[in-house]
Amino acid sequence: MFSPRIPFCRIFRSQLCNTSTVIMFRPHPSTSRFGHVNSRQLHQQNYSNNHAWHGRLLFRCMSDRTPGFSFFGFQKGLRHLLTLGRNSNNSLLTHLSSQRRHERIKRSYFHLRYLSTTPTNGGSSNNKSEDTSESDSQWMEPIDLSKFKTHNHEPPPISKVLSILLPEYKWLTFAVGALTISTAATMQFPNAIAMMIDILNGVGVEGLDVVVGGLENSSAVVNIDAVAGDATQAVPITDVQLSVQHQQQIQQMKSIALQMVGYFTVGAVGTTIHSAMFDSVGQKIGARLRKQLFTTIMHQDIAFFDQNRAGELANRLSTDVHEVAEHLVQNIAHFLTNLVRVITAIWSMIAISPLLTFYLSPVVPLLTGCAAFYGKFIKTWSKQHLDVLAHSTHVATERFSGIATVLSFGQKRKEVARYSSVIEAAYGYAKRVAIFQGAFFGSSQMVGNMALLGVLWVGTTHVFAGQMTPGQLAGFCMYAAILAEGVGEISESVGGFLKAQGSGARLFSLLDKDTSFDTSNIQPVASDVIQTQHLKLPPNYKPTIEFRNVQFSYPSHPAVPILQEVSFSLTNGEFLALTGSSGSGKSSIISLLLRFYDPSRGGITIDGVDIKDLDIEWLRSQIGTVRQEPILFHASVFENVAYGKPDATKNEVIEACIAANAHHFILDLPNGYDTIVGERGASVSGGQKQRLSIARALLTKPRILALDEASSALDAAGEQDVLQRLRNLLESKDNNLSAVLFVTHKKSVMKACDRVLVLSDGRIIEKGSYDFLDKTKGDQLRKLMMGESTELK
Ligand SMILES: Nc1ncnc2c1ncn2[C@@H]1O[C@H](COP(=O)(O)OP(=O)(O)OP(=O)(O)O)[C@@H](O)[C@H]1O
Repeated sequence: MFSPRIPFCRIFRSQLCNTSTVIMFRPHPSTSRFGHVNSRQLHQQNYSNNHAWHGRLLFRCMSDRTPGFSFFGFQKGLRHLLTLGRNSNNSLLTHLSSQRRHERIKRSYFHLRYLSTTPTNGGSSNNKSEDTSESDSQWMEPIDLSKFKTHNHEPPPISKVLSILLPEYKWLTFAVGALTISTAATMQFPNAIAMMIDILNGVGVEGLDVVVGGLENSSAVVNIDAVAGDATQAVPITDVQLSVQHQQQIQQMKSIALQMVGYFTVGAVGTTIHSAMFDSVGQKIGARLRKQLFTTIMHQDIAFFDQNRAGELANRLSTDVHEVAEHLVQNIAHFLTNLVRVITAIWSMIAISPLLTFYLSPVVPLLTGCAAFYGKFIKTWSKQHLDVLAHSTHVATERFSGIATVLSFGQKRKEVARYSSVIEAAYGYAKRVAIFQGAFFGSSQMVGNMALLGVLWVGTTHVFAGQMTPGQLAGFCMYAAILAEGVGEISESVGGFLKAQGSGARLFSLLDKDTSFDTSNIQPVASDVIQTQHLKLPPNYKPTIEFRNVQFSYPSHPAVPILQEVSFSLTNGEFLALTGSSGSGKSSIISLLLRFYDPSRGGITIDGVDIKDLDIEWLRSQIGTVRQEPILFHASVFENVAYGKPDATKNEVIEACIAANAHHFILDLPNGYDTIVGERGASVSGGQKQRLSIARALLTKPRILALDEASSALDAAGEQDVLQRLRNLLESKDNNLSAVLFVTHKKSVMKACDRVLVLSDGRIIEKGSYDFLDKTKGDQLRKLMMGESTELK
């Protein structure tokens, strides 16, 4: 059912899981290099919103909302009213009953569709695979809803939720116009039925007021007083009179039928227009919100991604937007349809009998009260439901991407159980919503049914008293049923709207996020011009990097010092190695250089300019990076290498691959540069991934290269080859490259560097050339090397 979202979710998760790669290589922030999101494909669910009448009015008063009528004999009573004069309306009731079945199926479909996002208990046990056998139940952790932390975001104000409709106001206005016309037109149906009943009963037919027992029995014809109980005034009529009256009745029926054809045509055209428009506007709003949200997320600081998990964000983008966009537009359409129906019904009821209308009036506040009570809970639980669903998406995404680890540690069953327990928790919230919803529907149905029964009772006495005709009573009952149903559905729409408001809590909090790193409007500055804001250094700047007394803690753990008083410089033409024990802060230095984070104290400069003053995208474009865990996207080798320079020519890509010692192995791949490397580069080896990542970094022709254990998976010959090529690039006049920063544990790499800095607990404790440190004062380095003797050659 949700299949159209799959490619979109994959793209999004792939981009989010690899945010640092995306940020470093600066493709357009709001789109993926590997495919733009097609709004139509994103959200093609067919949620029909067709509330047109199409002759279902009468059935509605006995339908799923009001099955009690059968119990109370309402259906029988109404049929009796319709057949007071003749038995000709049974086929109408049969038709209406089939409509009712259709509506029930449709309603059940909607409920199922809603609940389909929350698999039931049977979900896991239905899986026939060996790892989901009966014993799985033993693995199921007890479900504790409290252990799922839900976000504490306040639901956005209604005005804010409605503001997402604003850009579509023209289409919406048009759709609302079509909706009003079609609803008002189809609302003429009960009126027509009432008139037809009265015509059949002779009301308004000259010389004949009421025909009892059918036209074939002319001796039984009486006037209206006879119906009221005074049979003594019955006047026999002749066959000729009867024939004339019969003709008159047929004429009147024809004219009503013709009018109704007109109304139905208008109704059908209006329904086609508003239904298509509301649906497509809902889709359009969903697509717009997704693009907006993706753009906002892509503009966040990397610390945001430390705190928000990729799977969860992907879920916000798919499910939350779906809930908000669909519910909002669907409920507004639903609300307006029912509002028009309610107003028309009240108007018609007053026209038929102001007294009966007055008796019915307390029902409206009662139903509204029910709705307010229901809405309060539904808002909270639907938000919690979405939070837990988002968590479940995160669990699934993480486990799928780490499937090798899951399998190698034999944790399949445990993971199934973990996911099941999260899904059970989501189901727990959905169940609460469903139970409450059921209670609301039940109570409002009871109130509506009882009120209608009362109307029928009082109305019948009015008919007997001659204060109204049977047709008028039938019409009144139908309008009353529409009113009761309309009020119930308005409450339901309000409940749905509150649900959308609840679902929007997290979505709007994300949309409201600052996009402080948005540099899309920055114009390149002319060379030699240094601006104070969004600065780009002139092309001939000296790529000397200086860390001055840098102190740093990660925003997620501000009390844990990661770097302390770190000072060093990376000068033009230098190979510099950073080494040290695991966790000493080497990768953090690269993160600071790329401004993924800012130091808490001290500063970092390039050519004497604080990097905080530099245009962040320009800064990153100057530093080619290969991360410790190189990330490749599910795309061809060519596209992966060209990620940071999408307009690169084939020759440029090949040149970069030769420099990274990757060209030969690429040619051996099944489709060479067109080979798809699989999600996260699953179909190439670790060393090949590293070489492709180095090629990707070199292709952008950076001034500075920062390689974080980029050769750890290369063999000795391959590594030497890469080091030599880098040295050649550094010395070449045709290349931009001016300095290389290596984070490494390898002696071979350190030996190839001009200087080595040894880090321990976030401090630089030794510095100098490898030989100098090794032979003289490099105690820490020697200890480190001894501890990692397997890497020594
Ligand atoms: N995003 C993060 N949020 C919070 N703490 C982090 C984050 N990244 C790293 N750390 C912590 O910062 C410290 C330094 O990490 P860093 O990755 O810089 O070490 P490293 O020297 O590169 O280690 P290794 O050689 O194992 O790669 C570690 O204690 C680590 O747990």
